[in-house]
Amino acid sequence: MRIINLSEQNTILNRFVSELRDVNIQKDSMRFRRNVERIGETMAYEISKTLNYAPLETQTPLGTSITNVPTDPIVIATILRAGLVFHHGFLECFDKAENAFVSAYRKYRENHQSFHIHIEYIASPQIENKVLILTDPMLATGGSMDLSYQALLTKGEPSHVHIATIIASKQAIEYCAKNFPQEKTTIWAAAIDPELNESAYIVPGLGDAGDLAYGEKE
Ligand SMILES: O=P(O)(O)OC[C@H]1O[C@H](OP(=O)(O)OP(=O)(O)O)[C@H](O)[C@@H]1O
Ligand SMILES: O=c1cc[nH]c(=O)[nH]1
Ligand SMILES: [Mg+2]
Repeated sequence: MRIINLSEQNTILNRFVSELRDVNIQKDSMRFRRNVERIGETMAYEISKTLNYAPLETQTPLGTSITNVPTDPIVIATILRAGLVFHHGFLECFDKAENAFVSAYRKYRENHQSFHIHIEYIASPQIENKVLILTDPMLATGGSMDLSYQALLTKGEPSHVHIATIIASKQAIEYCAKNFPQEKTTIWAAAIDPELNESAYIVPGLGDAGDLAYGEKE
Protein backbone atom coordinates (compact mmCIF):
# COMPACT_ATOMS: atom_id res chain seq x y z
CA MET A 1 0.00 0.00 0.00
CA ARG A 2 1.27 3.48 -0.89
CA ILE A 3 0.41 6.39 1.38
CA ILE A 4 0.99 9.79 -0.20
CA ASN A 5 0.82 12.88 2.01
CA LEU A 6 0.77 15.76 -0.47
CA SER A 7 1.41 18.37 2.25
CA GLU A 8 5.02 17.13 2.34
CA GLN A 9 5.53 18.88 -1.02
CA ASN A 10 5.55 22.66 -1.41
CA THR A 11 2.70 23.23 -3.87
CA ILE A 12 -0.27 25.59 -4.20
CA LEU A 13 -2.43 22.75 -2.81
CA ASN A 14 -1.24 23.77 0.67
CA ARG A 15 -2.81 27.23 0.19
CA PHE A 16 -6.18 25.66 -0.68
CA VAL A 17 -6.02 23.45 2.43
CA SER A 18 -5.06 26.32 4.73
CA GLU A 19 -8.06 28.34 3.45
CA LEU A 20 -10.37 25.40 4.19
CA ARG A 21 -9.04 25.23 7.74
CA ASP A 22 -9.12 28.98 8.42
CA VAL A 23 -12.01 29.67 10.82
CA ASN A 24 -12.77 33.00 9.09
CA ILE A 25 -12.20 32.15 5.42
CA GLN A 26 -14.21 28.91 5.70
CA LYS A 27 -17.36 30.93 6.58
CA ASP A 28 -17.55 31.89 2.90
CA SER A 29 -19.27 28.67 1.79
CA MET A 30 -18.82 29.43 -1.92
CA ARG A 31 -15.06 29.77 -1.43
CA PHE A 32 -15.07 26.66 0.80
CA ARG A 33 -16.77 24.60 -1.91
CA ARG A 34 -14.49 25.95 -4.64
CA ASN A 35 -11.37 25.15 -2.61
CA VAL A 36 -12.60 21.57 -2.03
CA GLU A 37 -13.22 21.31 -5.77
CA ARG A 38 -9.79 22.76 -6.63
CA ILE A 39 -8.13 20.17 -4.38
CA GLY A 40 -10.15 17.46 -6.21
CA GLU A 41 -8.88 18.75 -9.57
CA THR A 42 -5.26 18.89 -8.35
CA MET A 43 -5.37 15.46 -6.68
CA ALA A 44 -6.90 13.92 -9.81
CA TYR A 45 -3.98 15.36 -11.80
CA GLU A 46 -1.51 13.71 -9.37
CA ILE A 47 -3.39 10.38 -9.63
CA SER A 48 -3.33 10.65 -13.45
CA LYS A 49 0.46 10.23 -13.31
CA THR A 50 0.00 6.67 -11.96
CA LEU A 51 -2.38 5.41 -14.70
CA ASN A 52 -1.61 3.31 -17.78
CA TYR A 53 -1.04 5.22 -21.04
CA ALA A 54 -1.11 4.38 -24.74
CA PRO A 55 -0.34 6.48 -27.80
CA LEU A 56 -3.30 8.14 -29.52
CA GLU A 57 -3.05 9.44 -33.08
CA THR A 58 -4.93 12.70 -33.59
CA GLN A 59 -5.71 14.40 -36.86
CA THR A 60 -4.98 18.14 -36.64
CA PRO A 61 -5.88 20.60 -39.43
CA LEU A 62 -2.22 20.42 -40.57
CA GLY A 63 -1.16 16.83 -39.97
CA THR A 64 -1.20 14.05 -37.36
CA SER A 65 0.03 14.10 -33.78
CA ILE A 66 0.74 11.21 -31.41
CA THR A 67 0.01 11.80 -27.72
CA ASN A 68 0.15 9.38 -24.77
CA VAL A 69 -3.28 9.33 -23.11
CA PRO A 70 -4.61 7.37 -20.11
CA THR A 71 -6.43 4.16 -21.00
CA ASP A 72 -7.74 2.86 -17.65
CA PRO A 73 -11.51 2.81 -17.16
CA ILE A 74 -12.15 4.96 -14.08
CA VAL A 75 -15.03 5.04 -11.62
CA ILE A 76 -15.12 8.02 -9.26
CA ALA A 77 -17.11 7.17 -6.14
CA THR A 78 -18.14 9.59 -3.45
CA ILE A 79 -19.75 9.57 -0.05
CA LEU A 80 -22.66 11.95 0.58
CA ARG A 81 -22.82 14.79 1.42
CA ALA A 82 -19.41 16.37 1.87
CA GLY A 83 -17.92 14.30 -0.94
CA LEU A 84 -20.11 15.87 -3.63
CA VAL A 85 -17.99 18.96 -4.39
CA PHE A 86 -14.77 16.99 -4.08
CA HIS A 87 -16.18 14.48 -6.57
CA HIS A 88 -16.97 17.28 -8.98
CA GLY A 89 -13.34 18.41 -8.86
CA PHE A 90 -12.20 14.90 -9.86
CA LEU A 91 -14.75 14.84 -12.66
CA GLU A 92 -13.38 18.12 -14.06
CA CYS A 93 -10.09 16.27 -14.63
CA PHE A 94 -11.36 12.74 -15.44
CA ASP A 95 -14.31 13.91 -17.56
CA LYS A 96 -14.78 10.49 -19.15
CA ALA A 97 -15.05 8.64 -15.82
CA GLU A 98 -18.09 6.76 -14.60
CA ASN A 99 -19.59 7.79 -11.28
CA ALA A 100 -20.81 6.09 -8.11
CA PHE A 101 -22.52 7.53 -5.03
CA VAL A 102 -22.87 6.10 -1.54
CA SER A 103 -25.07 7.55 1.16
CA ALA A 104 -22.99 6.85 4.25
CA TYR A 105 -23.42 9.24 7.11
CA ARG A 106 -22.92 9.42 10.84
CA LYS A 107 -26.13 8.81 12.74
CA TYR A 108 -25.61 10.29 16.19
CA ARG A 109 -27.23 8.82 19.30
CA GLU A 110 -29.11 11.04 21.81
CA ASN A 111 -25.95 12.09 23.71
CA HIS A 112 -24.33 13.27 20.41
CA GLN A 113 -21.10 11.64 21.60
CA SER A 114 -21.50 8.23 19.99
CA PHE A 115 -22.71 7.38 16.50
CA HIS A 116 -22.95 4.59 14.02
CA ILE A 117 -22.42 4.85 10.29
CA HIS A 118 -25.60 4.42 8.30
CA ILE A 119 -25.61 3.33 4.64
CA GLU A 120 -28.96 3.82 2.92
CA TYR A 121 -28.27 3.35 -0.77
CA ILE A 122 -25.63 3.12 -3.44
CA ALA A 123 -25.88 4.12 -7.10
CA SER A 124 -22.94 2.60 -8.98
CA PRO A 125 -21.96 1.13 -12.33
CA GLN A 126 -20.09 -2.21 -12.52
CA ILE A 127 -16.56 -1.66 -11.13
CA GLU A 128 -14.97 -4.99 -12.15
CA ASN A 129 -11.36 -4.43 -13.33
CA LYS A 130 -11.79 -0.64 -13.28
CA VAL A 131 -9.74 1.91 -11.35
CA LEU A 132 -11.87 2.94 -8.37
CA ILE A 133 -11.24 6.40 -6.88
CA LEU A 134 -13.02 6.70 -3.52
CA THR A 135 -13.36 10.40 -2.73
CA ASP A 136 -14.29 11.91 0.62
CA PRO A 137 -12.74 15.13 2.00
CA MET A 138 -12.61 13.87 5.59
CA LEU A 139 -11.17 10.53 6.74
CA ALA A 140 -11.69 10.58 10.50
CA THR A 141 -12.08 7.00 11.80
CA GLY A 142 -12.07 5.50 8.30
CA GLY A 143 -15.42 3.79 9.02
CA SER A 144 -17.45 5.54 6.28
CA MET A 145 -14.74 4.82 3.68
CA ASP A 146 -14.50 1.15 4.65
CA LEU A 147 -18.28 0.54 4.68
CA SER A 148 -18.69 2.40 1.37
CA TYR A 149 -15.98 0.25 -0.22
CA GLN A 150 -17.65 -2.94 1.10
CA ALA A 151 -20.97 -1.77 -0.38
CA LEU A 152 -19.33 -1.03 -3.77
CA LEU A 153 -17.72 -4.50 -3.89
CA THR A 154 -21.22 -5.83 -4.69
CA LYS A 155 -20.56 -4.24 -8.14
CA GLY A 156 -17.29 -6.11 -8.82
CA GLU A 157 -13.57 -6.15 -7.93
CA PRO A 158 -11.67 -3.02 -8.98
CA SER A 159 -8.18 -3.37 -10.50
CA HIS A 160 -6.87 -0.61 -8.22
CA VAL A 161 -8.31 1.46 -5.37
CA HIS A 162 -7.32 5.09 -4.78
CA ILE A 163 -8.56 6.51 -1.48
CA ALA A 164 -8.59 10.27 -2.04
CA THR A 165 -9.10 12.60 0.91
CA ILE A 166 -8.28 16.15 1.95
CA ILE A 167 -7.67 15.70 5.68
CA ALA A 168 -7.05 12.26 7.16
CA SER A 169 -6.38 11.44 10.78
CA LYS A 170 -3.36 9.27 11.56
CA GLN A 171 -5.77 6.76 13.07
CA ALA A 172 -7.80 6.50 9.84
CA ILE A 173 -4.65 5.99 7.76
CA GLU A 174 -3.70 3.09 10.04
CA TYR A 175 -7.26 1.73 9.89
CA CYS A 176 -7.34 1.85 6.05
CA ALA A 177 -3.85 0.34 5.84
CA LYS A 178 -5.22 -2.68 7.77
CA ASN A 179 -8.61 -2.99 6.05
CA PHE A 180 -7.97 -2.28 2.35
CA PRO A 181 -6.13 -4.67 0.00
CA GLN A 182 -2.39 -4.08 0.50
CA GLU A 183 -1.27 -4.81 -3.03
CA LYS A 184 -3.69 -2.54 -4.88
CA THR A 185 -4.54 0.43 -2.66
CA THR A 186 -3.07 3.94 -2.71
CA ILE A 187 -4.08 6.55 -0.14
CA TRP A 188 -3.81 10.21 -1.20
CA ALA A 189 -4.19 12.86 1.51
CA ALA A 190 -3.72 16.61 1.16
CA ALA A 191 -2.83 16.57 4.88
CA ILE A 192 -2.60 14.06 7.74
CA ASP A 193 -3.57 15.33 11.20
CA PRO A 194 -2.49 13.82 14.53
CA GLU A 195 -5.71 13.12 16.43
CA LEU A 196 -9.47 12.79 16.85
CA ASN A 197 -11.50 14.46 19.60
CA GLU A 198 -14.13 12.70 21.75
CA SER A 199 -16.75 13.17 18.98
CA ALA A 200 -14.37 11.61 16.43
CA TYR A 201 -13.70 14.95 14.70
CA ILE A 202 -10.23 15.47 13.26
CA VAL A 203 -7.98 17.84 15.30
CA PRO A 204 -6.92 20.39 14.17
CA GLY A 205 -8.93 19.42 11.04
CA LEU A 206 -11.37 22.00 9.71
CA GLY A 207 -14.67 21.24 11.45
CA ASP A 208 -17.65 19.66 9.69
CA ALA A 209 -17.01 19.64 5.96
CA GLY A 210 -20.62 18.75 5.04
CA ASP A 211 -22.03 21.62 7.12
CA LEU A 212 -19.45 24.11 5.80
CA ALA A 213 -20.28 23.20 2.21
CA TYR A 214 -24.05 22.83 2.48
CA GLY A 215 -25.26 24.13 5.86
CA GLU A 216 -26.21 22.43 9.09
CA LYS A 217 -28.51 19.43 9.14
CA GLU A 218 -30.95 18.31 11.84
O1 LIG B 1 -14.06 8.50 8.82
P1 LIG B 1 -15.39 8.66 9.49
O2 LIG B 1 -15.26 8.61 10.99
O3 LIG B 1 -16.40 7.69 8.98
O4 LIG B 1 -15.88 10.15 9.23
C1 LIG B 1 -15.78 10.76 8.00
C2 LIG B 1 -17.14 11.00 7.41
O5 LIG B 1 -17.80 12.04 8.12
C3 LIG B 1 -18.21 13.05 7.21
O6 LIG B 1 -19.49 12.86 6.76
P2 LIG B 1 -20.75 13.12 7.71
O7 LIG B 1 -21.17 11.85 8.35
O8 LIG B 1 -20.48 14.28 8.60
O9 LIG B 1 -21.90 13.48 6.68
P3 LIG B 1 -22.11 14.79 5.85
O10 LIG B 1 -21.10 14.75 4.75
O11 LIG B 1 -23.48 14.67 5.36
O12 LIG B 1 -21.92 15.98 6.75
C4 LIG B 1 -17.19 12.95 6.10
O13 LIG B 1 -17.57 13.53 4.90
C5 LIG B 1 -16.98 11.47 5.99
O14 LIG B 1 -17.92 10.85 5.14
O1 LIG C 1 -13.46 16.11 11.41
C1 LIG C 1 -14.44 15.64 10.80
C2 LIG C 1 -14.90 14.33 11.00
C3 LIG C 1 -15.97 13.90 10.29
N1 LIG C 1 -16.59 14.73 9.44
C4 LIG C 1 -16.16 16.00 9.24
O2 LIG C 1 -16.74 16.74 8.43
N2 LIG C 1 -15.11 16.43 9.94
MG1 LIG D 1 -20.88 16.13 8.30
